[in-house]
Amino acid sequence: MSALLTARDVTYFFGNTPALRGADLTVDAGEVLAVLGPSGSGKSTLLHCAAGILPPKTGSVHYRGVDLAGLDDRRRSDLRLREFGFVFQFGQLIDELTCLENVSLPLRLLGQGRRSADETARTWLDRLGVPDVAGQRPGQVSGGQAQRIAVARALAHRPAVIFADEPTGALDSLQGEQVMRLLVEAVRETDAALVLITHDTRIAAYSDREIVVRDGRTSETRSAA
Ligand SMILES: Nc1ncnc2c1ncn2[C@@H]1O[C@H](COP(=O)(O)OP(=O)(O)OP(=O)(O)O)[C@@H](O)[C@H]1O
Repeated sequence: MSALLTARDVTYFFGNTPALRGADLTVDAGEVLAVLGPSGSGKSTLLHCAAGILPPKTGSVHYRGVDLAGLDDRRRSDLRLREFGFVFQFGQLIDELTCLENVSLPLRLLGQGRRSADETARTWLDRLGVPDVAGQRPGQVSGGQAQRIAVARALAHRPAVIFADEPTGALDSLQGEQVMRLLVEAVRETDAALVLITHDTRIAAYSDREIVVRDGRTSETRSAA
């Protein structure tokens, strides 16, 4: 059986500077993959290539057997919206919207009516332990609450793959562990895959498998037992 998502021998350059020099990444449904490595080694670039945000210079990315290079921009965006969820280090919530609207936005973009999207969004805010912030704007909530909202937003449309780039990097260790626990629980329950970039080996311990990126190349360090 082929993996849900496979990036193979991917290279990427920013101008003349190589960021990836033949990197591989595979993740299966329901699997939590940690991506470790020093600063500047290419972790975020690999995530962006695997998620169809950046086009690899050479190499390939397949999602459910489909080569992303064969899709035009509109189809790739559509696939990202439907199938993928994203959590970044600093929530990247939309300040003009309430927290509830931030979570319901992807559902609305996917065509759900307001009432049903809001209902789903509320359920996720509840699950993430932040029901009280629904009507507030992101600027009025704490960093830990903002990350919980970002996790709710990433999961509410039940994507098949969640890409998380240092999702707890801006939180203290207690908040970070709580957010990670909630994220992994939700991923396991929805049978999504999680690609998780982290510097923190305690956070990586939540994963089933680890890869390390060094100088734009990947190696596997810890496999599932
Ligand atoms: N927008 C950009 N323009 C030019 N160079 C970039 C850009 N983004 C990343 N790079 C370079 O590409 C290389 C890989 O960067 P990347 O952000 O993927 O590393 P990283 O492992 O995620 O780093 P960090 O852990 O610090 O986030 C680095 O040399 C970086 O300086």
